[in-house]
Amino acid sequence: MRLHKNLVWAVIQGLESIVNKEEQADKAVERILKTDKRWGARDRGFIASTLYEMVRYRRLYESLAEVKAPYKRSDCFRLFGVWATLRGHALPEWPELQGTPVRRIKGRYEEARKSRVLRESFPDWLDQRCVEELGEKRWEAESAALNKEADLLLRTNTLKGNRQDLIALLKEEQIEAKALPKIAEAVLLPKRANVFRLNAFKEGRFEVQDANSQRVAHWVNPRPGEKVIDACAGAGGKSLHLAALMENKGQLIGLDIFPAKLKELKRRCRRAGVHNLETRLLDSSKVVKKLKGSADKVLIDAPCSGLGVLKRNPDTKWKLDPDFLKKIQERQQEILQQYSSWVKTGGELTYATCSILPSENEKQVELFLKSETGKGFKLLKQETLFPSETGFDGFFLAKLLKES
Ligand SMILES: C[S@@+](CC[C@H](N)C(=O)[O-])C[C@H]1O[C@@H](n2cnc3c(N)ncnc32)[C@H](O)[C@@H]1O
Repeated sequence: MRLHKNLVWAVIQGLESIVNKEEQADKAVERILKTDKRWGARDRGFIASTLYEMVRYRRLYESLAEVKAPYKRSDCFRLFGVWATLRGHALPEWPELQGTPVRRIKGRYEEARKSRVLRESFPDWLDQRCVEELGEKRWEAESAALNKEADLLLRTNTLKGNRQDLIALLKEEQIEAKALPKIAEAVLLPKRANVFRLNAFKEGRFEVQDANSQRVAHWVNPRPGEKVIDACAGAGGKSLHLAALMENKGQLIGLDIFPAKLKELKRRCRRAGVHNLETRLLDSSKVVKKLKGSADKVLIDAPCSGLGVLKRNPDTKWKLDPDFLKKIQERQQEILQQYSSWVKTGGELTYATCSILPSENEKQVELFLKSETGKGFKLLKQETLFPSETGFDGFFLAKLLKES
């Protein structure tokens, strides 16, 4: 494939913004793709996948290009030279790429591959932490799986139609789509497509949502007519799914500490035809008290390290630090302690994270069950969905029954 200058320029700009200005990778890609309407699907695909790959393998590429952040413009081209060399592209004769030491890059790559922290590009502290918690063999598999490009998955909004109808609608738009056998609403798109431009999206017939993320609402298993609380609803990826499983019947309450996220959730509800969801801002202890002992099902989709979703947000690797991890784990326990009070006797609590670290998952559940608040609860089941085994994002799920 020929490398086009304007596409490479877009990649370089994105890289500068993600690394030097700490713009979130998905936001940077979205912003850059809007800058030129003439770019077709292949061009857009090239920009997005190249940028993601350069962020994913940032440590490896920095070591081979012998550059360090923050990047100068010339550093970005050196990094791009490494990417192109490893990908087997013939380097264009642009002045910016003159002098790229192709043979040296290849030689150094053979050496670098022997070290996981370089090959899979993780900071030393995070690699060590993952080995300590998951063991060498498991982390070897997960570190590689987390560097794979994320598949594009849709969740059929069953409030607006069934999965076969959605697949037929996509076919009319020349988009290949496959039903995933094990997840009732999931549709896999083998080839990338800009699905947000489709009428089916504007009409709320589907959401873009990872397959393992779609398992969360099924674990909660809400029934039409029940009272269900989504404690950390954010912009509502899981809430919308819960509402669909409830067939819009019963009461669904979505809470978060950020008003902007709840506003976005309401907007998404309108598009999805969700009528049984009410949002509440968690801005005082009164809001927490008022819901005590009231819910049949509570979902805590807790804030976490995001280690399970590195495929989607590879820049997280470079933003995490040990102090953040410690603080987020304290917050997870506080959240469990507080919001578990909303479950009524005989009701269920689902604790979920998009992390694969036991210290954010099983250990949090264990700590909760040993605490005074956790005494009335019984663990029904728990599972870590590993990217290396499932091919999708990493998630943890635990279901607890409130017995007394
Ligand atoms: C993993 S995200 C949830 C994603 C969301 N459930 C979805 O499916 O799109 C965690 C959410 O918890 C929220 N959060 C952080 N601290 C919180 C707290 N103390 N109480 C409630 N929500 C909190 C964050 O704002 C964030 O939206």
